[in-house]
Amino acid sequence: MSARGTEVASTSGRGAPQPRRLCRWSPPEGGAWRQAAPHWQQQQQSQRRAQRARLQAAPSPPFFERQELGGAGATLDAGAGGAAAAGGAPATERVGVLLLNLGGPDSLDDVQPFLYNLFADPDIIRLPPAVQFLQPVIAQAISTLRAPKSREGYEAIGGGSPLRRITEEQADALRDSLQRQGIDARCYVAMRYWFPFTEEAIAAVKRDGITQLVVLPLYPQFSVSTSGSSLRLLERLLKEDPVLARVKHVVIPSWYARPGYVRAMADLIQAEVARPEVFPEQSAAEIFFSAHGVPVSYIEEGDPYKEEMEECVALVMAELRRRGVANHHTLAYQSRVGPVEWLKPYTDDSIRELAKGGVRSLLAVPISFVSEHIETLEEIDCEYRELAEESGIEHWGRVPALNTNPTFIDDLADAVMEALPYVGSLARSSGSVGSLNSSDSLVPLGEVDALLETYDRDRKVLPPPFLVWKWGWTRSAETWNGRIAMLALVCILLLEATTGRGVVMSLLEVHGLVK
Ligand SMILES: C=CC1=C(C)c2cc3[nH]c(cc4nc(cc5[nH]c(cc1n2)c(C)c5CCC(=O)O)C(CCC(=O)O)=C4C)c(C)c3C=C
Ligand SMILES: [Fe+2]
Repeated sequence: MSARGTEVASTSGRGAPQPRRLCRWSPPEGGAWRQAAPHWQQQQQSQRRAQRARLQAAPSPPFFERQELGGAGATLDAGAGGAAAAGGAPATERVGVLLLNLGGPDSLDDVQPFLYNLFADPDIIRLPPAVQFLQPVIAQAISTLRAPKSREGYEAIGGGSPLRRITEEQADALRDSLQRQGIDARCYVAMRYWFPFTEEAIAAVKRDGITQLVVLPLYPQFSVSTSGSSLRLLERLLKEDPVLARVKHVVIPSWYARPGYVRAMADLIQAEVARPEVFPEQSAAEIFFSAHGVPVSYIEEGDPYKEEMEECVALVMAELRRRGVANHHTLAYQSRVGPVEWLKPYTDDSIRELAKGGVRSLLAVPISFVSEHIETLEEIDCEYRELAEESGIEHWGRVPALNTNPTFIDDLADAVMEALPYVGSLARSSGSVGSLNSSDSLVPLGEVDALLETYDRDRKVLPPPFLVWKWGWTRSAETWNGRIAMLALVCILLLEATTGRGVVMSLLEVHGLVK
């Protein structure tokens, strides 16, 4: 982060500190939705750090040699390296790549149920154990309250999220890139909160008889709230089904340090900053990395997201410096939600502070996500751009998301090929996960169980997915779920109002919904 970047954490800019659309719930100063980590949590945190250090120190399996993979067609000859690393895997394997992503509403009607799924995830709204049973009720209430504003955002970008289309295009491009390198793999899209759900993708993996599965979250940096949440769901699905339980897999948990990804990001930034019609004076443009935020409590509990993000930005900037692009840069965090403290500096505060400090040219770089989505197309392109202009920024540019950028896709294909020899071999080989190359990522290559044990050990209980999956998200199910949840909410509020304070009441008070 630049020196300037570290100075913009102040929340005292002109006007309200929160972005105007996403953050209607402004966090109270030092907001305490979740208390600072108590002693036992700090202990757990240091245990987790020690465990991570042990994992990264674990001896790496031998490096994969590409020429040992043979054959096109629906099967992969695991070859000497692959078979050895896989601990005696059969000679022919069916390879699958499971791309994990968040998902987004396809239409305006999908917005509320999509938000429900998101807020029902205990990795997104983390309640104290005693009140976790309230999660569906709270999810219903928050999704209902947020839906109208959220719908406006999706309406502004064409009536739905482009995430499914782009992720499917990425899957096709990845399949083609692997094919060019002699690997015949099927690529599946597994969304966490909307169609095609992870359950559908996993059903297809089973149907296609995949024997070796490379799990690739489409998040460059690991966070418990994104990759961690998807892995937790995956863990349950793999365990539940005896056929799937036999599918050997490996997870590439984060890949922000891969050379192809870093190069592709640097290419996009270099091209954008060199557009004279946008930036008449190229060297004056501030390269402004805007990452999706997470609550600070996640980081305090061991989420490597912030560390990985900072390292990622440093790597991209180092690549740009090598190319002679010497512009100043800043890293800030956007899209905060709810009444807790999120990673700082906040993007809106940073924009104001930079403008106040005399910056007149700003190049926004979305860094935590590889597809265009509501937070690039609406939040950055509309809200932050408007804020920047109001604050005195005269020249504004935005780097496009990677989408199907060939350098990026080929690098993902390389990551898959490098991971293949470790499919099914990691947990058994060292009694723990190994590290393909610890300098590539703070989170070592691993298997779902082992990664969750390290990064998400305390939250093993998932909300019942039947609301959207087993019973299907039908109109009547939605209506009845809503009615039941609202009735429960009213009962709880009445109970709390007569007996004193409680979690729901406190939450609603903080949101200003009740006095
Ligand atoms: C690295 C990326 C992301 C992190 C980390 C992340 C954490 C996180 N998100 C929310 C709440 C919301 N996220 C929403 C949409 C959304 N989030 C991401 C990525 C990350 N989220 C993406 C790509 C999208 C957009 C999907 C699309 O439809 O295009 C939303 C809904 C949008 C809205 O209402 O504004 C919410 C809400 C939390 C609370 C959180 C960490 C705890
Ligand atoms: Fe999000």
